[in-house]
Amino acid sequence: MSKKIRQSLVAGNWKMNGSAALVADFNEKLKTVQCDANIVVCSPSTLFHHFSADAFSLGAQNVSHLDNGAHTGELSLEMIKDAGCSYAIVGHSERREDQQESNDLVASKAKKCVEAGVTPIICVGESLEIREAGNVEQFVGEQLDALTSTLSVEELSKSVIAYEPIWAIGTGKTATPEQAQEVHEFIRGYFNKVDADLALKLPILYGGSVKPDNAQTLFSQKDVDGGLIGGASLKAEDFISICQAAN
Ligand SMILES: O=C(CO)COP(=O)(O)O
Repeated sequence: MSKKIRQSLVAGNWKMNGSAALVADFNEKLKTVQCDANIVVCSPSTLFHHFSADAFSLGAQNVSHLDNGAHTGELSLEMIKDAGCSYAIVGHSERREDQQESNDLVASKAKKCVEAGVTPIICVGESLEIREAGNVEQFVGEQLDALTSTLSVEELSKSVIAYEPIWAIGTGKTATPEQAQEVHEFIRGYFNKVDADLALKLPILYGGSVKPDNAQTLFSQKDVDGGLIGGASLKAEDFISICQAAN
């Protein structure tokens, strides 16, 4: 399988961090960035309107699966699109845990994104407990089952998968390149059983303590097409060097 067939992508997930001042810094510093990878910044929604850069795309960190109406605190696809987003993270492990988002809900959000012309970055990944019990493939496989039973092959081909082992998120404990590759290969193999062309073209990102000094070895793995970056996406210089590692 050739990797070049897939466009690499690096997305920053600012989580509940950031300010208008940080956006201004990103607007300035990313303006002239030279990079082959597509770059996405997923900021808090309060900041969307402060972005002005053309060098990267904007993404939401979550979106509702509902259209509109009496759902206090939720944001619809139309709203995030109106605010300039062309991507949305769905099913981040922090939301799966904090908001009890189920595999089925995540799948319906992803489908809704594709229908609206927004690219979902769909997060999957296991806890340390599941890894130590040797159940990674079963657990991630079930997360993927919900996607393949809800989205068509065509819809999946307009999606991005992010493998984020929960034990590596914000812990400084990165998966080794071999551990990342092993699960990425499993994910690609899973989609290969659904549709070979889909599997060949589907971008699969790695997330979990990616830093400027480990990005390149992770991104050079055969089935790793870029990254979903948390902490290190909050400093423009670090984020730029991670984006450039995906060239
Ligand atoms: O959760 C993540 C991105 O969505 C990863 O976070 P860290 O890069 O801070 O480990």
